[in-house]
Amino acid sequence: MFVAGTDTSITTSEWMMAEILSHPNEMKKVQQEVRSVVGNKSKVDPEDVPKMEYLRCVVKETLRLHPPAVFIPRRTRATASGKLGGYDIPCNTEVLINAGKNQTNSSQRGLRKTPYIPFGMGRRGCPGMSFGVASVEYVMANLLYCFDWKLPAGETPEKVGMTELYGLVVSKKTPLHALVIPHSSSYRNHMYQI
Ligand code: HEM
Repeated sequence: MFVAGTDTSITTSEWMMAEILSHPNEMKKVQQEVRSVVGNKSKVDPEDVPKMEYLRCVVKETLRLHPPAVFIPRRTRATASGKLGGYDIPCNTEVLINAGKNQTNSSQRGLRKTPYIPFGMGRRGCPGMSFGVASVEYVMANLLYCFDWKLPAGETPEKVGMTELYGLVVSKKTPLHALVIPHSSSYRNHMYQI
């Protein structure tokens, strides 16, 4: 439960930051939205987040490209066997559905057939979906509101490492390095008060 609820959201936040650091235009667009919604407050309030539509799209796209729980386990029916993609699937067998491969299969994209299953599906689908999405959106909105993010000297957007490391969740193989610059004057005032 702890892994299901924490590692998934944290990993998604890290992938999202890696993606927007490697796509500076997207960083600008999503940050502008966050800052225009929040205005001059010292931090993002939870009720600001539903107004951030572009942020939601970026979170969704991150989950499409980098679903943290990539293998979805299912047991086939006790009595019915079948064929799938040329393979014989016996009855009463544990199979793993590769959510990541299905979501990014370019031969299916454009035909509107690509499944989107970062939270699994059906009765066994993730019960923490709404909470997971809300947590990532809230954390990312605050990080984008309070700070400007830059790559360290010598690193370029094209070179941000996107190699995956398979474990309980699929995380970034190389840690993300970024320079953090406090943004708003209201934020600085807030920090000095602590
Ligand atoms: C970005 C965040 C999250 C992602 C991508 C995610 C993804 C998933 C996936 C793919 C499954 C397997 C679903 C299936 O078999 O069809 C799952 C199961 C589960 N998740 Fe999440 N999850 C997230 C956040 C959370 C949170 C915040 C909680 C709880 C607070 C949570 C609790 C669970 C539990 C208990 C299961 C097992 C359900 C079962 O086996 O019946 N998840 N999650």
